[in-house]
Amino acid sequence: MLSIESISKSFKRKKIINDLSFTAEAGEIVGLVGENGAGKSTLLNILATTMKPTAGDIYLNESNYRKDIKTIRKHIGFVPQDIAIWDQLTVQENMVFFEKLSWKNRSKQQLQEICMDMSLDRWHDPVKNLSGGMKRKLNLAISLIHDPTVLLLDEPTVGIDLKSRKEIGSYLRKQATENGKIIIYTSHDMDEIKELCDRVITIGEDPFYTELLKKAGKKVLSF
Ligand SMILES: Nc1ncnc2c1ncn2[C@@H]1O[C@H](COP(=O)(O)OP(=O)(O)OP(=O)(O)O)[C@@H](O)[C@H]1O
Repeated sequence: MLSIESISKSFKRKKIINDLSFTAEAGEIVGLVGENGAGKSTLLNILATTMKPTAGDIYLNESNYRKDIKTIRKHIGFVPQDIAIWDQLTVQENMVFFEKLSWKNRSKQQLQEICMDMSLDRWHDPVKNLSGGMKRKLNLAISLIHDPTVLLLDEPTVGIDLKSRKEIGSYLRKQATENGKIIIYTSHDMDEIKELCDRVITIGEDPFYTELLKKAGKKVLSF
C-alpha cells in the first residue's frame, strides 16, 4: 500500500500542494486530475523521490520515504512528461541499456516481451524512426524493466492515437489487476480517466473536475 500522509509542497512562499493525504492499494489505478499548474507533476515527482515534500510523510508498505529512500527507489517506475530515450539507438538497444542501469537482470527475450505486451514490435528500428506514440510506449516499457510495485505516469497517452491509447489502457489495467501494481497517472483526457481509473484525486481550487467526475459516478477525493 502507498500511504500519503498530510503532504504539502511550497516553492519559495507559494504553496502548491496543501495537506494532501490518500492511500492507494495494490491493484488500483488512481487518476490525478487538475488544471494546468495545479501541482500534478509536482506530486508525481514527490512520489518518485525526485522531489521532497515541504511537510508530511509517505510510506510504501513499511518503508518510509525519508528513511528508506534506496528501498523505495527499487520499487518505483516513473514515466515523466518528457520522453527520455536514446534517439539514435534501436528499441532493443534502449531496452538493454536501461536494463543495465536497473537492479534486475532481464534477458533480451523478457525485454522484448515487455514491449510486445504493448504492441511495440519495432524491436530493431532506431527510435528516431518511431512515431510519437511508439516512443511513449517505449518510455513506459523502460519504466517496467525492474518490475516496480508503483508505476507513476505523467500524461503517458498525450498525443497518442485512440487505438494505441486503448492498448496502453488495457496494458495498465492488466498490470494492476494481474500483477498487483499501484498505478498513479495524470491525464487531461476525462474519458480516459473515467474509463480507466478506480478512483480520482483532484488537485486545485477549481471544482470543475471534481463535479464533472462525480457526476460521472467516479469516486473522487479533492485537495
Ligand atoms: N522546481 C520548481 N520551482 C518553482 N516552481 C515550480 C517548480 N516546479 C513546479 N513549479 C510550479 O508549481 C506549480 C505546479 O506545477 P506542476 O508542473 O506540478 O503542475 P501540473 O498540474 O503538472 O501542470 P500541467 O497540467 O501543466 O502539467 C506551477 O505553478 C509551477 O510553475
